[in-house]
Amino acid sequence: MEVFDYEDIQLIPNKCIIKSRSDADTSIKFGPKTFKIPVVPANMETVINDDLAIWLAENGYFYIMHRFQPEKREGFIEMMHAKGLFASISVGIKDDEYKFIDELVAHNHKPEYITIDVAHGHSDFVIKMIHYIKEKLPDSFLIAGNLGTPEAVREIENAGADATKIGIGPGKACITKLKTGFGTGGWQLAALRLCSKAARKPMIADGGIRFNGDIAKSVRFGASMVMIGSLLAGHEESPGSVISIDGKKYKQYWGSASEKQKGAYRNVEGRQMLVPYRGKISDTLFEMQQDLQSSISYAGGKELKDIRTVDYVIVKNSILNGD
Ligand SMILES: NC(=O)C1=CN([C@@H]2O[C@H](COP(=O)(O)OP(=O)(O)OC[C@H]3O[C@@H](n4cnc5c(N)ncnc54)[C@H](OP(=O)(O)O)[C@@H]3O)[C@@H](O)[C@H]2O)C=CC1
Ligand SMILES: Nc1nc2c(ncn2[C@@H]2O[C@H](COP(=O)(O)O)[C@@H](O)[C@H]2O)c(=O)[nH]1
Repeated sequence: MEVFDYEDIQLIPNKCIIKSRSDADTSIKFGPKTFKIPVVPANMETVINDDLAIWLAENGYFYIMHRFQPEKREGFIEMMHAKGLFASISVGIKDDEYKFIDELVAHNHKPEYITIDVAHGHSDFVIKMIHYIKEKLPDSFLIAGNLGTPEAVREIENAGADATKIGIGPGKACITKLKTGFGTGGWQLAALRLCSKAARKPMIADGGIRFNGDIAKSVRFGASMVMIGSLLAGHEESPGSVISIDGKKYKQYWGSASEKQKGAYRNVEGRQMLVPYRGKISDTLFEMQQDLQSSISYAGGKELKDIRTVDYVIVKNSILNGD
């Protein structure tokens, strides 16, 4: 088995066939809608909130609202629909979540996208929730995760999920690999490649994105969408206020399984940290789009799918060589 991560891979260019990078099409159809770029901010409390979800949906970007204020989720769906926008929410797998799904059905608040968001998605309890949601809300596009093996992808797809989310432990705020010894941390890109051999439905690569070029690498190894936490948590529009230390600006970022998120030191697999303040999120997303357009041109193509077939080399820890 080839084992590598984002920093170990370089994609090999093909002859360019477009006159300008602006001719490259970065759009992606994911579920019922098409988005400008294959990027989704992580469904974490320090990355997404109502205002940002509205802005993203209005501006052609995908989003997934987090599940950490469960009582607000139905109102959120109603509010997004009242604005003519799509609703995309997260659920867990505990007993109360079944009641929540029943309430959505009873009140006809049907989100366009639902994500089952648990640490270890290859589980009979996730499969039970997939069956329940597919029975009660068959028109919602159902994403399930997180997974890290081809067996898991096969089983979760067969259970009825419309897409899977791949990545156990590669996140910046993650301590799963340290606390449990398990995961795809350190070989996330190779794990994505393995999962793509089994996948018959779209995959979201989740965690470990440190540079914009990692988005193109994720697409090369099978991702339809790339979930990003730390790199998108430091913006003006990100939840929380700006913190200044020694003249430098930061924002808070914490793991969804951190003590801070859970309010108790129980099954903690995440930590909290500061990430550098990065200004407006629109500028970062636009730069990601421009860099992806450039990636498509280096791939010798015109659209995102053309990145999928490029050759690559494994050059261990190559990313900062030459800088
Ligand atoms: N992508 C990643 O690598 C990781 C992401 N996270 C994120 O942290 C948040 C909290 O996750 P999670 O703890 O799953 O949420 P929950 O607290 O909702 O736990 C999910 C359910 O599964 C049960 N469970 C059994 N085994 C496991 C296991 N190994 N890991 C997790 N749950 C298990 C839990 O019971 P009980 O609590 O009693 O065990 C609980 O009932 C989520 O947003 C998740 O995405 C967390 C860790 C890793
Ligand atoms: N192991 C843990 N993983 C976590 C936790 N909270 C979130 N996450 C995962 O990280 C990604 C974001 O990764 P990044 O590298 O872009 O910062 C996120 O989407 C989750 O899958 C956690 O507490 N523990």
